[in-house]
Amino acid sequence: MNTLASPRIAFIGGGNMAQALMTGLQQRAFPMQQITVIDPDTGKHAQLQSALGVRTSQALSAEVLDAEIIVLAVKPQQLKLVAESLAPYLQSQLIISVAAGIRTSDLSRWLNDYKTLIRTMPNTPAQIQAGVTGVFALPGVSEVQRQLTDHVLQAVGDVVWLTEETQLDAVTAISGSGPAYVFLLIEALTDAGVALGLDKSQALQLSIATFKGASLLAAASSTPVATLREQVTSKGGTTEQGLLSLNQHHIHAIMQHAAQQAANRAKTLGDELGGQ
Ligand SMILES: NC(=O)C1=CN([C@@H]2O[C@H](COP(=O)(O)OP(=O)(O)OC[C@H]3O[C@@H](n4cnc5c(N)ncnc54)[C@H](O)[C@@H]3O)[C@@H](O)[C@H]2O)C=CC1
Ligand SMILES: O=C(O)[C@@H]1CCC=N1
Repeated sequence: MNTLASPRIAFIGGGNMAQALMTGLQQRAFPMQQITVIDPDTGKHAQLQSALGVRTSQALSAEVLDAEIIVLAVKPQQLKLVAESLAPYLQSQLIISVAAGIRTSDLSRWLNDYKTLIRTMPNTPAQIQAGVTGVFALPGVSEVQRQLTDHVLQAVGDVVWLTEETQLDAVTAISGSGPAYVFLLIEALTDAGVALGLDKSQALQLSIATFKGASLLAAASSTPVATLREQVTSKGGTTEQGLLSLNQHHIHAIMQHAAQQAANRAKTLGDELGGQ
């Protein structure tokens, strides 16, 4: 088995983010029998096995942790306990954390000064290979392990390598939490459509198709996004009035404040939990 193409991966935590990553890998024909999920919630095991074809385990053991990559996908609040239980099993496995806020210095300490560590911030569109992941690696991570990480994460979307760990709090605020902002905007545009007399299902269809079409156009086009916006905006037309209202309600300031609050929370999560 070529380990660069299909490494053995142990996911500790089999919740929303782990499932999004695994679903994305499954759709790229990743050999799912190479994946083991360790999660004490045994209620999830049957569904993980049947839908994703992965192995499951209730608890850590040398056998389930015999993998090239161990992904830490528990809540930040659970990470210290999980890391301390994991430490005795570590030899040369690459640890990839997806936890918001938790710094590598703290995680490394909880792992008994283990340095083969990568901190990431993925997002849930990974499940349809439309994710984007920010990645920061400690110097102890080898070039081959960096390539392996890049290969696995590229399978589920874009990968952005960062040189400063602090940038991950910004990534968390923009693309980690970002899908939730977009879903909220879709809900809001749908409600606006209903208020204007459309059926709920029609309004939802129009809203989703609009976000999808505009995003795909922005991604596919070399034209600046601002120019794409101007191309929709006829002088004296309808869009001009809609944009005027959004600007009068300070749409830029709203987004700036939302992202700032999310980034602040990433930092305070790191401060509060990392100090343990
Ligand atoms: N949901 C999202 O969109 C994103 C989440 N993240 C990060 O991913 C991590 C997981 O978040 P979600 O998947 O949303 O949470 P979740 O609550 O859906 O999943 C966490 C899983 O961990 C399991 N768990 C609890 N204690 C455990 C233990 N001792 N050992 C093994 N498993 C244990 C739970 O049973 C649960 O299945 C968090 O650190 C979060 O910051 C990162 C990017 C995006
Ligand atoms: O809300 C959270 O804390 C996690 C991190 C980014 C998305 N979900």
